[in-house]
Amino acid sequence: MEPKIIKGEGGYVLDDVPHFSDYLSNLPTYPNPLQNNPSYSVTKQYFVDFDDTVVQKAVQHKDGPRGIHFRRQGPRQKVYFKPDEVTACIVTCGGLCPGLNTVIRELVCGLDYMYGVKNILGIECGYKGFYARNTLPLTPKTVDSIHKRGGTILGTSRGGYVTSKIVDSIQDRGINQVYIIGGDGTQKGASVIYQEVRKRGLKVAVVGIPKTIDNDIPIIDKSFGFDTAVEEAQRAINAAHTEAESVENGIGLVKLMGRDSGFIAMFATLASRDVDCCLIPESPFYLEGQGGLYEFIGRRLRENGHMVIVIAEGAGEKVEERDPSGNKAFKDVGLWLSHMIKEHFAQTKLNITLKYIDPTYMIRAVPANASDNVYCTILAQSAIHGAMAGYTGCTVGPVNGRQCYIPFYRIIEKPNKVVITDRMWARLLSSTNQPSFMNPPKGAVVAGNKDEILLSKSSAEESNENDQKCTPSPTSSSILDNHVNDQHSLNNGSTHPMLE
Ligand SMILES: Nc1ncnc2c1ncn2[C@@H]1O[C@H](COP(=O)(O)OP(=O)(O)OP(=O)(O)O)[C@@H](O)[C@H]1O
Ligand SMILES: O=P(O)(O)OC[C@H]1O[C@](O)(CO)[C@@H](O)[C@@H]1O
Ligand SMILES: [Mg+2]
Repeated sequence: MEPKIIKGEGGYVLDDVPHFSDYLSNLPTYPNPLQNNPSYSVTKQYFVDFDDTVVQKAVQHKDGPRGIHFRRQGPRQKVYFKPDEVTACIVTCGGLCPGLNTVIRELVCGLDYMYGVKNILGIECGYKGFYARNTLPLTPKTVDSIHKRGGTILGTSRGGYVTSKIVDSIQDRGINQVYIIGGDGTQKGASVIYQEVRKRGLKVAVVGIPKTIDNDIPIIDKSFGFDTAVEEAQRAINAAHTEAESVENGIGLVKLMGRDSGFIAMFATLASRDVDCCLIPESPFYLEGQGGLYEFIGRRLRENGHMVIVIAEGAGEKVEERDPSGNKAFKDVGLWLSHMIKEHFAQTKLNITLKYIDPTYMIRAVPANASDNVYCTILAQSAIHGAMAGYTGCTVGPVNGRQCYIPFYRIIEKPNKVVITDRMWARLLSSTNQPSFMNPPKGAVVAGNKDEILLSKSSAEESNENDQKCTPSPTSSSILDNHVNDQHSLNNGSTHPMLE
């Protein structure tokens, strides 16, 4: 689908989202029922002006162009559905994330309480549920307390995506609003569903709600569940710290989620202050020699008598296999690192005790915290307002603290990653005072550098073998080149998504 770009004065660009009127003519419209709702009718500003948009980059130069904008979310005066005409469905896909049940709850309650929509179906077990399962009727009563539980009451899955079968099912069931909650893979699937719906000329709104505990979805400030995950990670870090400081030369090692993006590890480290070293996929690291991890561990133990290391699952990446959606599945980098550290210090006079904690699934399975619950409510209501107003082919999410409708293609074009040349990573390095690993000595094996394989096998013998395979040392700039990205969101000090 062609991007819908609208240009204005002073270098203003609106990266707009599709609307029914782009491909269906003469559709009837109706006054928004919220106009008669006592909660809303008193607040005239509650309705969003058609021309309201939100700038992507909050920091602007005096003479620079106004830049890219996204359409602001919110209720419109006109809607494209009568309440009793709507059959909405909700599906959750990909991995678990705190807040999934809250989004489901708020979609159901929002559709019913704001727009009088009663016909709402839950699709069970992700995309394949469209064609392989029955649907679950959802009402405000049945979802009333689900936000207090982790997981998703609908179930989820990876793989099983077949566009034609999914859209056939949408058509057969008379569904005309599809709310799709999931990560980057899910949003790619949603984009294809939207295209197929449009090709078939259906009046069906397809709206995505971005879910990713890893915070790897671009454009939006941050994803729901992320704050909860960072908070929950503190419990594991605290335990690692307690274990480490209770023994002589204690090391606590904690593995956190983050396949390609180290946001959870970075923010959990910054939040904790007990972490001495944070290792993320975006920042290759090395063990041996000057400026390496072993040297740093030795120094910290001599200075403090204990230390805590946080490592993201994708740090030092070595793909073991693929999951049913085609995502990378890693060997356990935490186990590998524990093993390497123990082996190394066994050959020195420093007698260490290392405790390894892997809390990953415990973190993912908890219910959302208070702030994420509020965020989930805003996302769900934004999605509903958009679909009712005839917008489609888009994801909702906060940009510079304001909720927007963002076209699918912008959400799926590339993942959000920590930029190690950006301020936030510098802040972390200043907070932990850990090595930057930017200047590996000649011959050092750099974990996470795509050209080298460090984590190929799990046994010490095999790892040693790899250590000896010394390839030319990458320069610090080549490490950087691999990882410089268009950073935004949590790294640019953007405002909080709650602002809306
Ligand atoms: N390129 C794609 N086109 C169509 N469907 C896709 C695509 N990538 C993934 N999907 C489907 O989207 C669903 C979820 O994808 P995936 O398992 O990658 O999780 P995700 O949404 O990225 O969430 P997570 O953050 O947990 O990884 C799966 O059913 C998968 O088959
Ligand atoms: O075991 P699963 O369900 O594939 O999930 C693991 C993956 O899910 C994520 O949490 C993303 O949802 C990644 O960090 C992790 O690699
Ligand atoms: Mg994903």
